[in-house]
Amino acid sequence: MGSVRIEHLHKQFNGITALEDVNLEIREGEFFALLGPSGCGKTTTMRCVAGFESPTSGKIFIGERDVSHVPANQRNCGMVFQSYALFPHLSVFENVAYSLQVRRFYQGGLGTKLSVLAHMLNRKLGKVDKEIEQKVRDALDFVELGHLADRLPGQLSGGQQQRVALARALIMEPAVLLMDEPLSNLDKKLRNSMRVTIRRIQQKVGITTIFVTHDQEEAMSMADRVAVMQGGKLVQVDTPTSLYSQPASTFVADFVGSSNIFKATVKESGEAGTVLQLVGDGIIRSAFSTNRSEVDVIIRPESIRLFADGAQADAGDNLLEGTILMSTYLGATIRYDVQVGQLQMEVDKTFEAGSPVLPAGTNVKLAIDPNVVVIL
Ligand SMILES: Nc1ncnc2c1ncn2[C@@H]1O[C@H](COP(=O)(O)OP(=O)(O)OP(=O)(O)O)[C@@H](O)[C@H]1O
Repeated sequence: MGSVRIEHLHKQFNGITALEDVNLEIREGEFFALLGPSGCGKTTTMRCVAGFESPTSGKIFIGERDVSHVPANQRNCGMVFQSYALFPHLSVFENVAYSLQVRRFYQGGLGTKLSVLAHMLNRKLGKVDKEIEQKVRDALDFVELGHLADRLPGQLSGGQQQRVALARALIMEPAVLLMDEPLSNLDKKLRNSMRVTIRRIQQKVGITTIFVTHDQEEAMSMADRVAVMQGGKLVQVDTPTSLYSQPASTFVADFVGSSNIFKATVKESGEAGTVLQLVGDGIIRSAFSTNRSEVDVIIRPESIRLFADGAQADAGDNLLEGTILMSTYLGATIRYDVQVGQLQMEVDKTFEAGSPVLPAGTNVKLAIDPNVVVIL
């Protein structure tokens, strides 16, 4: 098992800067997600760790070993790709056995080489090295595919193919598992169940894992920590809950979930919090303090309470009045777009069976706890 340390990593492609001063420390056994929009440098970071790209400058350590100039096949990284990259003409069993056989071939003496070759040539006769056979069976049982060992990849679902790819990576007992958008080819339902499967397997093996995705829900639901990237730089590295509740910038706030983001002028700020004049309209209080005069303010839609009846706001809450512009039924929640003075706010309310969805035009009150008014 290995931790991964990236120090001052820069990468340029023909004058294009793909990575700029990336510094990361990924702990042993951690499930770490690289998250960001297309082109932000996630895959390049992972390819530098794998050894498929050489850094323009900077260092990469796996455990205490400086692997910056070590060839990919000697870094002990397992890879799982979006495209599965299985051999279509080999069975599930043979796909998983293949890398072990190749390694034994290269590491062995002449006798071992001849024996591995004989086993590989005779695979149609079912002859496989006994030790390899046991390892493959164990790996397939681990990803719950033991019963499909004889199938070809084309006879499996996308999720099953990805589990074969995972077994093939894990059987090599790598120090680090690198996964590049492994769920992107799957439909939404399967993606959700594969998230659970991958996380469960990763925790069982305890392997350090770097997971590249552009899907914030995927990163936030699976990872111990997430690094958000923008334009080749890391913009925030944190736990999912901290990223969500304390985003470092409007970019992060927007990327990791829907937000109401407003510009505001600080009227006063101190230990008791801050009074803000929202640009557009209204005064609002935040529990946080700032020493700046112009700030961005974030309020998550689900942290606003909305009511049309005589319900009371809690003492100390900000209380705003508005009119519903649009109601959208989303299943578990209802999204209300509310006009508040010159501002528009999104409010998410949990759907309760029997309670009506309030129609457009309804006058409502919004109660906002100062603790959820985050100043950037
Ligand atoms: N081999 C290459 N040659 C030239 N430019 C490249 C090469 N690989 C990546 N880039 C550029 O480097 C930047 C980062 O690319 P990278 O693939 O790391 O982004 P990404 O965040 O993984 O995006 P995506 O989610 O679309 O895969 C992009 O501007 C990309 O065009």
